[in-house]
Amino acid sequence: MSENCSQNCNSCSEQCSERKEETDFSEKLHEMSNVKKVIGIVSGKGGVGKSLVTSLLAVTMNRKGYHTAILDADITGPSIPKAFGITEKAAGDEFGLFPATSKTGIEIMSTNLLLPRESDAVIWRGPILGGVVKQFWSDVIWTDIDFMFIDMPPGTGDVPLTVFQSIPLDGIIVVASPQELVSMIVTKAVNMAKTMNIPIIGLVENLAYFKCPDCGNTYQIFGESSIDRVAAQEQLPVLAKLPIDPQIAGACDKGMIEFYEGSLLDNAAKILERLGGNENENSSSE
Ligand SMILES: Nc1ncnc2c1ncn2[C@@H]1O[C@H](COP(=O)(O)OP(=O)(O)OP(=O)(O)O)[C@@H](O)[C@H]1O
Repeated sequence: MSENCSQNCNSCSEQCSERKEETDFSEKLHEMSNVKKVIGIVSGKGGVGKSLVTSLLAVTMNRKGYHTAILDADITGPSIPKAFGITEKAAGDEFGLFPATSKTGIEIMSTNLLLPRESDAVIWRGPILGGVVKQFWSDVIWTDIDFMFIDMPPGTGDVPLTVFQSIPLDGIIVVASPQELVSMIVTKAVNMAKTMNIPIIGLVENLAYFKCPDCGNTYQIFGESSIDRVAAQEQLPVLAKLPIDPQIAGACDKGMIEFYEGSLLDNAAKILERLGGNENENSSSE
């Protein structure tokens, strides 16, 4: 046994004599659901635009004609329904729960659809939070989804770990601000995915720059970009560098993110289409 043994064989690749049979934490998709590709959107810390990138990816793929869904796994800080202007509550029947459908047809499930009031705080402990995410996978009826995007809770704690172990992710996209990129936070998120053997599709830098509408000059408000260096170091593609754009913030605040005009994530969409490719028939559903 290694002297650094963490007693967790699932996150260790050592073939030592003490190795125990691996536990299968995977959760079964609802039998009436069909989800082809599942992409997790992660960030090292909160507030860097993970929900925004999740929303824009779903919108971009939806515009390209794919049936898309968002599973909002950010249980304690759900911001997806607000960005899409969804105020209705989730409905269900004896078979399961139904996601809400956005104005342009994106299917969404979030704790905000279950709480009596949007402003209610979610005061649940880790295992309950993880349980809710699993139920969003196993108890919700997701009909013919080409791409599901999971807005992960920030960081590398208990709930992201539960998602990594219980939902069959086809890949993750890491979102970071320029400030995070100079710290170890991104590397930690990348390393967590690597440890769990989850493919990393690429990096998105949010809040990368601001283009002044008056003079046209570009300012790197949160510091000089280091995404190219970090991407080279981790051998990952850069999917996008997103500007600070008041129209984005306005669209989120007004629940109109679907109508934000822009093609900021077209490069990411091309990579996702390739990921879908002919493998689309190999559903990740059960
Ligand atoms: N590029 C941007 N330009 C303008 N506003 C932005 C941009 N990115 C994010 N915002 C705004 O910043 C706020 C936080 O973004 P978002 O909710 O996507 O972050 P997050 O990483 O998901 O945070 P948390 O993990 O805490 O939920 C939102 O109000 C969003 O509209």
